[in-house]
Amino acid sequence: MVINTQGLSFTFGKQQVVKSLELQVPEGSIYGFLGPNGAGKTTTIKLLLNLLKPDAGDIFVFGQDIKSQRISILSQIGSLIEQPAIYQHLTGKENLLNRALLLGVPAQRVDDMLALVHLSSAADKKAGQYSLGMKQRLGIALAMLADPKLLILDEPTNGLDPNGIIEIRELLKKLVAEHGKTVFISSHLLSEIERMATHVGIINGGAMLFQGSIADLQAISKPLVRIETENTVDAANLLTRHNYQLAQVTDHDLFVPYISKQQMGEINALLNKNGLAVYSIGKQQKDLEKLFLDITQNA
Ligand SMILES: Nc1ncnc2c1ncn2[C@@H]1O[C@H](COP(=O)(O)OP(=O)(O)OP(=O)(O)O)[C@@H](O)[C@H]1O
Repeated sequence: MVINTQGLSFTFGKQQVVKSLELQVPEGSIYGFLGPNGAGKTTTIKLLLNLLKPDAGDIFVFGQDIKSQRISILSQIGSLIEQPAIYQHLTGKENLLNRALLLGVPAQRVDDMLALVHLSSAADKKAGQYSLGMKQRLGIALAMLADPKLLILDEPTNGLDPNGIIEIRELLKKLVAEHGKTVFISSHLLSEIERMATHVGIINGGAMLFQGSIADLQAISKPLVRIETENTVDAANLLTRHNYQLAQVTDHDLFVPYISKQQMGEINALLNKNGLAVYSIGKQQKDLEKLFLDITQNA
């Protein structure tokens, strides 16, 4: 595990905002750390980066205890929390050169990083004139300068337009696939995370609700059969009489738990035989966004 925490807890005043978290972030993963606003994501990230001290619990990064190996661990982490620390009056390239000098990184790496985040053509433009998406990419380039093994990013797609989100997503996938990095990324948007993450941790009120692979999460989300019919009430009564379980009935659709293709064929035939026109019928994977709400609301 690249990150492993045990019983990690933190309190602001009287409010416990991180509750006995057991994070498990595998090497080479994109770990999506999900939770609604105020769930404790930023606080957890600050604990991982040793910017806050836990009340209780342990943090191991690369198998080393952060209490005793702080410097060695932090030198292998690149991070982006809230707004990237960018000098607006300097160009993108100057921002990187400045940081490279500070870190003792060869200047050549600056051009490599600009190319990596697709900012080569904007290298000599003032960072203050960059779009939000360009600033976030410059922030990632700054975080990548020292070639860290682990990137920790706090809501890097916040406020970006769809194109900006796609660019960040593709960049992070590339960092994992081609550069062997591990990425820990927080977000409140499951729809966004499910498109790139290999693993997911969902927190609410500082406590972990779910942790596992994206496939584990999808397995919890049971598919349904969606039936669009002319009269959902009659159709619902008919299906109930034939021992079908109903998951949901609306004015235009009804939903039953999906079992098999054959079952869908039988439902279609049954409704047609009884004079109820079926406009459409198909398997519907439960939206992960909905699943996320279910998990957080039931916590
Ligand atoms: N400096 C602080 N002092 C007191 N309480 C704080 C402080 N920072 C955060 N909190 C509280 O801790 C809780 C967790 O906040 P945190 O910022 O970690 O959540 P988050 O999941 O990152 O949310 P968001 O997506 O809104 O950033 C919130 O209730 C917040 O009000």
